[in-house]
Amino acid sequence: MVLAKLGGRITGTIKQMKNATIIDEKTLNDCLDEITRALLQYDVSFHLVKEMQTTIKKIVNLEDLAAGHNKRSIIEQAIFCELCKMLDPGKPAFAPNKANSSIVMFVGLQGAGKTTTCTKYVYYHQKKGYKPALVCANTFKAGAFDQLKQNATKAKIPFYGSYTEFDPVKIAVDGVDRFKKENCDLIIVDTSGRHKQKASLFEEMRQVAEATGYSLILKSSKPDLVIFVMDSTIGQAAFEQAQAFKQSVAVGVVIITKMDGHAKGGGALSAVAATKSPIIFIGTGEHMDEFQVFDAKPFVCRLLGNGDWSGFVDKLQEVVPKDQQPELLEKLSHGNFILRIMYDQFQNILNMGPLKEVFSMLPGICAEMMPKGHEKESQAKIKRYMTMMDSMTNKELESSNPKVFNGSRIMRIARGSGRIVTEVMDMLDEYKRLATIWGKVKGLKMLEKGNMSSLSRNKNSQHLSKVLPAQMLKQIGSMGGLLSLMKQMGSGKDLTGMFGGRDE
Ligand SMILES: Nc1nc2c(ncn2[C@@H]2O[C@H](COP(=O)(O)OP(=O)(O)OP(=O)(O)O)[C@@H](O)[C@H]2O)c(=O)[nH]1
Repeated sequence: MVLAKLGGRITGTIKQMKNATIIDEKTLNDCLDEITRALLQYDVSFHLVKEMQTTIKKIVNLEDLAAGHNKRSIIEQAIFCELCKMLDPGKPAFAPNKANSSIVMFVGLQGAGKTTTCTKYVYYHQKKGYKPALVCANTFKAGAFDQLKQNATKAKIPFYGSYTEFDPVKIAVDGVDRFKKENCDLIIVDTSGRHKQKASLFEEMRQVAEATGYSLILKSSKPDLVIFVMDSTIGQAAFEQAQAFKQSVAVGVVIITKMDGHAKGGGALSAVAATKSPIIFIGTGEHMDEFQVFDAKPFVCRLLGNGDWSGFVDKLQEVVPKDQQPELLEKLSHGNFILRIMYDQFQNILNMGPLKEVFSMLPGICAEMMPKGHEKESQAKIKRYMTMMDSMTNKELESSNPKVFNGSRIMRIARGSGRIVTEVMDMLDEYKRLATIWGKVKGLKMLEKGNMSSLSRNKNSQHLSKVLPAQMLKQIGSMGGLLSLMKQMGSGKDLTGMFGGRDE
């Protein structure tokens, strides 16, 4: 994902600031200017970036900070929190309720990915036990109904549409009523793509929104949720476009698509500010399962190279067969990140398609090693690394100390694998990089003893403890481990330990 590069730039800037001998006004300004430049280059809207800079300066008032304060950590936390704030409007997202049939309407620009995303959304909820259905109220695009029909059939989801009726309002009403009678608890209405300039299409969208909710059966005047689908390639125009939608219908949440491509992505983030609505999912490919739950804090953690454990546990449950989950977690939670673990992970990445997504949530893996669009090169690199590791002794593979690899060992490994010495050194550097990041994440477990009073986090962890298989829970470290994991993701304050830093 291109945003990973933005993360890399921000992380690099923070690192530079942390390595500065003194932290003064100039160091802070240099750091913020560089982050501003990076965000603007990645198409985040100008006024958002400016606001972020002003707020950070207000929070980090260097003059008022008494000696002894860890200024580096305070700056780092402020940057983290402001990035989260940019992505999280602080408004809870609507969750469909199985007890009452929920009607969800998808809107967005032409080609943003609405129809594809409708199916992904429905497929996701179907796996969570909902009884969903799809209604195609897109009469503008030729072939729209066929596209939805094809997607729905593939996912075994009931659908409704018409080849002969051209009034989207009528189709929406008929479809909603029909699925309501069939006791579907999540009814999705796909609408025509709008172009901001086309006022007539906006008017039509308003009418569909009113009509879907106004069916005789529902007796309400609007859909339960309007999802605005935004293409991440849209660039700086995102803010204005999103605002135009928000002014026409009550956008409740945002889904960003095509986060797998080469788009800068930052523009789409501006959609959050324009609609004051949270992003709930991101689309990461054309396939049904290339869809990830979005949560601002873990996302920013991941963007800054610190891994997304909560997303990881979720995804692991979804894609790894139950009997393989405990073994995988056992390896991942192993005390030392030995070379053999790196080898096994590389093997998993190469062998098991969906696991790629799981590993992309782990710090350091995939985002840097396997950027989308460069899969072939990345796979070749991983295979090269594995060939070199094949020439290592068991003792070397079990070691977590890179110092054991002196000159003669490196030469032996290079000769044995038919590679050159610098390539072996490259591979060992990669190992050191991953081991350092993993060390940081594991270090978070130390926070377990800290104050952890948030009721909601407790509730969430209790929920997780129920849905996770018992053996897997054991591997995470039972409730304590879970609480710890959730705590790591739960508050900016808790990230102090994660970021470390020296005291002034
Ligand atoms: N790479 C990638 N492609 C996507 C993603 N989501 C959708 N697409 C592709 O984007 C193109 C447009 O998707 P549609 O779902 O037809 O878009 P739409 O918004 O319904 O289009 P209109 O009805 O014309 O407004 C298709 O080729 C999809 O396969 C995604 O997350 N990643």
